[in-house]
Amino acid sequence: MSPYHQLREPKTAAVHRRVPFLRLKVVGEPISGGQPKAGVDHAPIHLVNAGLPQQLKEIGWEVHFGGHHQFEEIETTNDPPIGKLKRPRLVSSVCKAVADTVGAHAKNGVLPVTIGGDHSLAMGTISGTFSQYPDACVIWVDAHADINTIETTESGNIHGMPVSFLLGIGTSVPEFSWIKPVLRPERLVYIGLRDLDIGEKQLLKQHGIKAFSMHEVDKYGIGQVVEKALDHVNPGRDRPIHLSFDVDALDPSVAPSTGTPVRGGLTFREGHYICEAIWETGLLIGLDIMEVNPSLEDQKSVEQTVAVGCSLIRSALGETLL
Ligand SMILES: NC(=[NH2+])NCCC[C@H](N)C(=O)O
Ligand SMILES: [Mn+2]
Ligand SMILES: [Mn+2]
Repeated sequence: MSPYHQLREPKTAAVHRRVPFLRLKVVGEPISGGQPKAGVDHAPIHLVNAGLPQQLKEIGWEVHFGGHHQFEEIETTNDPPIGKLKRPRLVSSVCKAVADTVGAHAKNGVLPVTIGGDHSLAMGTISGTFSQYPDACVIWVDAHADINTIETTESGNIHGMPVSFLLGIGTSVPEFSWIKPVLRPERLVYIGLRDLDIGEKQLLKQHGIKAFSMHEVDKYGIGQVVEKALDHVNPGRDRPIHLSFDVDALDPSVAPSTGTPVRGGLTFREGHYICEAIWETGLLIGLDIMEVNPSLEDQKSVEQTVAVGCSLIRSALGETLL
């Protein structure tokens, strides 16, 4: 029995059963480096202060809170752009550290939950989980495809690029050469897309990457979309699943405090349904909740977005409605 099959089992607190470990990895300061707006690095502490560890204990998880990761040793003053890429050395070294930590957790049978921070972090989290589960697939829930290459990026913000690094497409950047192309195009599926750059649309076509945009969510309903998405990346329902969830997939009325909001997004229930359905597969081996930015919008919006971040995590980790 592989570790992820053990992980799915007990969510009751029964002492005699093997209680799965949950390592909440809280990342620190420089993790806003993949995008321009300050504050996204403070999301983890907000979710923790909102009671996330206790909430997860209540649904049967043993929670290890990794603490705020410190990256002071990373030189941030001398980090000129590479091509258009902004803060490349900083983002690369943070992601490398995250990859090592997440990889070690995966190896120890711990389910790594990473709270971002900006979505460039997924280069680290997915590199980490795939080091232990090379046959895994990725479900990427987002308004954006985050697949820009050094050639296609218009903004130069690396949070719009992690998928291209994981697929190994575009001209390689030596500073990111530690990232192995662990992800195959057919093992990736998107849900929630609605704001792609022209170059990104071409890349999706060129590499035959499956995507369910908001158009398909409207057309088929979220239940069918998740089923079809799983049929594509996981037809035998036997591959480990890494879920990378950008809160901007949700409609801005549901998750307002995020750096790149796009109207016309997932409802509260649609977002939670995705998490619940993936939990039900019993195959979840890695979870990212990214792009909560507690410095954006008013206090009510921040509290709402932080609360949604917590409840998405609970849904992905087995909380049921009944
Ligand atoms: N993780 C995100 N919120 N990404 C937004 C990316 C937006 C745009 N496509 C860019 O490359 O800059
Ligand atoms: Mn996004
Ligand atoms: Mn994203």
